[in-house]
Amino acid sequence: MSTTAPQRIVLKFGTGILTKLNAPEPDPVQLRKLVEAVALLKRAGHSVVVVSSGAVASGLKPLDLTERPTDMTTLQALAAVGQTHLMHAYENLLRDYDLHVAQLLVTHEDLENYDRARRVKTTLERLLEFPQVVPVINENDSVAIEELRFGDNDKLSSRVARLWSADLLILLTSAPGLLRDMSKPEEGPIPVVDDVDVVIHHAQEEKTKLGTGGMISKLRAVQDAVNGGVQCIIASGRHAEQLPEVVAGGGVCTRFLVKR
Ligand SMILES: Nc1ncnc2c1ncn2[C@@H]1O[C@H](COP(=O)(O)OP(=O)(O)O)[C@@H](O)[C@H]1O
Ligand SMILES: N[C@@H](CCC(=O)OP(=O)(O)O)C(=O)O
Repeated sequence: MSTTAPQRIVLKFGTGILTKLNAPEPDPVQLRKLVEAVALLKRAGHSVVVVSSGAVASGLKPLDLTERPTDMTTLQALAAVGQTHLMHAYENLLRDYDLHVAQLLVTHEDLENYDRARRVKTTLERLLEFPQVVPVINENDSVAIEELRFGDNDKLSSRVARLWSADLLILLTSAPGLLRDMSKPEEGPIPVVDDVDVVIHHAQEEKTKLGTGGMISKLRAVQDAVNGGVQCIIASGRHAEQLPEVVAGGGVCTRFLVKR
C-alpha cells in the first residue's frame, strides 16, 4: 500500500525503545523523538492511538532498583509507580505540540468481555473526536491477575487495533523489522510478508533486557491483527523520524499484508 490518505494507526512503543541502551531507565531523548513522530502523523491528518510499555522500567529508579525484578508483586508495584512517571513524561512532551495525553489502562479481561470492550472502544472513539488528544494505552499491570495478563504489549496492541478497526498497527521495537538472520543485520529486514507462518522460524528467543515480548510474541500479535483485517508493520523505534514515510508505504521495515 502506498498512500498518504488519513488512516487509523495504532503505534506500539516497546520497552526496548523507551529505555536507554546502556542503563535500565527511560530515555528522554527517545521519548521526545517518538512524541514528535506522533505529532507529525496527527498533523498529516492521521488518527493515532499509542500503546506504550515502559511502566515497569520507569518505576525502577524511583524505587532504587537497578535491575528488572522477576517476582510478580514487585513488578506490579513498579508499574504502579512507573506508570505515573511515564504519563507525566508524555504530557510534558506533548504540550510542545499543543497535544494532551489520555491514559487508558486495560486488562485482558476488559478486552475479552463484550460489554467492557465496547466501552473501551466508545471511550477511545469519543477521545479521538478531540484532535488535541493522544490516547496512550497500557496494560493495567498492578491489578492484572498473573495467569490472565497480556504480559507484553504486543498482543494488547493487536487487540486494540482490531477493536478500533485500525487500518495499520505499527510495532516499534529495537530491531529494524523481522531479520532473516540476526547475525546479518546488514541484510536488512524482510520487506513484505504475506503469511506469518512462513516466516515465524526467523524469530529467535533473544530479546532486549527489559522487554518482555520478543519477536515471537510480535509475530503472534501480527498474525492476530492481520487475521482481523489490520495491516501490520514492524519497524525500528530508534528511527521514529521515518514513520511518515513508513505510513506512506516506504521506509525500512517489515510489512505484513492482510490476506484478501
Ligand atoms: N528474526 C529477528 N529479527 C529481529 N529481531 C529479532 C529476531 N528474533 C528475535 N529478535 C529480537 O527481538 C527483539 C525485540 O523484542 P523485544 O526485546 O521484546 O522488544 P520490545 O520491548 O520492543 O517489545 C530484538 O531486539 C531482537 O533481539
Ligand atoms: N505493561 C508493561 C509492558 C511490559 C513490556 O515490557 O512489554 P514489551 O515492551 O511489549 O515487551 C510495562 O508498561 O512495563
